[in-house]
Amino acid sequence: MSTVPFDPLSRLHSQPWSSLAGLVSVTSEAIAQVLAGSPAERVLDRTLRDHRHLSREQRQALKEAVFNVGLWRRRLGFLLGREDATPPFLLYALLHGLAGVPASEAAALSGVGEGPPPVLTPGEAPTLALRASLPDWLADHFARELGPEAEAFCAHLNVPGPITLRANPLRTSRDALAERLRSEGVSTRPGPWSPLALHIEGPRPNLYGLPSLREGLFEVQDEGSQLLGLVVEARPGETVLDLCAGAGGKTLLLGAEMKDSGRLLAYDPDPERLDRLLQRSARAGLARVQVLRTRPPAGLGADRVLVDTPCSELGSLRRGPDQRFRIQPDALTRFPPLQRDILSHAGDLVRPGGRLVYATCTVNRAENEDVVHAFLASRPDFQLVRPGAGWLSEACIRDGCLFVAPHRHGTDAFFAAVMERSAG
Ligand SMILES: C[S@@+](CC[C@H](N)C(=O)[O-])C[C@H]1O[C@@H](n2cnc3c(N)ncnc32)[C@H](O)[C@@H]1O
Repeated sequence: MSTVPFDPLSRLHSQPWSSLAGLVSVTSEAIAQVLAGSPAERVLDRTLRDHRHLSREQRQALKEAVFNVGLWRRRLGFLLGREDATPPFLLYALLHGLAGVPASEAAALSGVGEGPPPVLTPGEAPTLALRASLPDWLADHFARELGPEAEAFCAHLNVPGPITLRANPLRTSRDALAERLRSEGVSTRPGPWSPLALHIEGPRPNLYGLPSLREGLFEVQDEGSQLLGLVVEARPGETVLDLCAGAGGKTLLLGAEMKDSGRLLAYDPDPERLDRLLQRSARAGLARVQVLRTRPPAGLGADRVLVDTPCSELGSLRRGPDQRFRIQPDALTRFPPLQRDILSHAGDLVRPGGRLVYATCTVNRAENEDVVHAFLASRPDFQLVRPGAGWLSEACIRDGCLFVAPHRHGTDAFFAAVMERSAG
């Protein structure tokens, strides 16, 4: 990990803020909706649909204003000396206090009115919650979980993650995909952890317009999420169960690893997600995925079972700038009973000698290590094994489990425990 402190504000200095000129009421209205609890992504979509005449720079400036006031609201409240400031004042504090726009220009762009611009509190915010703009309970939680690394972790939650692709090995290789994308005008670089990962360089392209996507050459998938599928180490000809398959992010990877042979079973209680999984499988060239609409019965005897369990999702907070203010503190305690139940059931589905992978996208020992240790205590026939032996970097291992996080690996945060059932 670099010893140079990471500055999540530096990207704010290069945004086209002057393009906010003339957009005071549109911007204030959108920010007000986000502060009232509407997801920023949806507010922005709606606002841009209602104002189709905006230029590219105006759209970009509007997006940055809405996302960043949504994200930095607590730190902006500290700068203004009040938590209940109105959108124009919050935008002023963002532009002048965090993005370095001169006071008079920031005042005009944000619409704080005539007269002397607001005075901002000087100096550094005194708490992690204010510096990183997090609810107090969440900052306290990260401090407990990550100790001296909490500051760096939280700083990395405050910038958008990279756009990462996963090559579909059924259709191409990572190198061939990079070449193909270059011919389509998209520049990429290989990810350091997953052998299938390519990070997009430069501004976000319209991926959905690319023929290579329509041809199923890749999926959009965070590099850490790719690792969760890869540590299952599914092999051709095996019986593999994805027990919390959702719309198939990991199922598609498992199927490609199996070279579309053997039995790949996907269960999820949400039928719409399973429908999406089937559509995505067809595009990816997987003919053999079998969707299960009811919970698989004990005694299935699978070679490998992946449990990508529902969780508090604290590891992917950088994907939604305002998500942190919509999660409730009970997110920390709500999931373990369900997780224990799903993992206990999963243990009955693995054949002797088979492999069980328990995974989350959160940073919460109560949902990660504690669930795994309770399972191992109740099932002495299972043992923890090192994830990705022979191919996964030691830098991705913590206490015998996979743990990756934005400040260390540039990925969203993920946890996985790999367990094997004894053969006898
Ligand atoms: C983290 S998401 C899975 C994401 C998916 N594996 C992917 O890569 O796209 C967790 C999934 O667990 C499902 N789920 C909820 N309760 C469940 C249960 N009791 N048994 C199995 N899956 C469950 C949810 O519907 C959700 O799709």
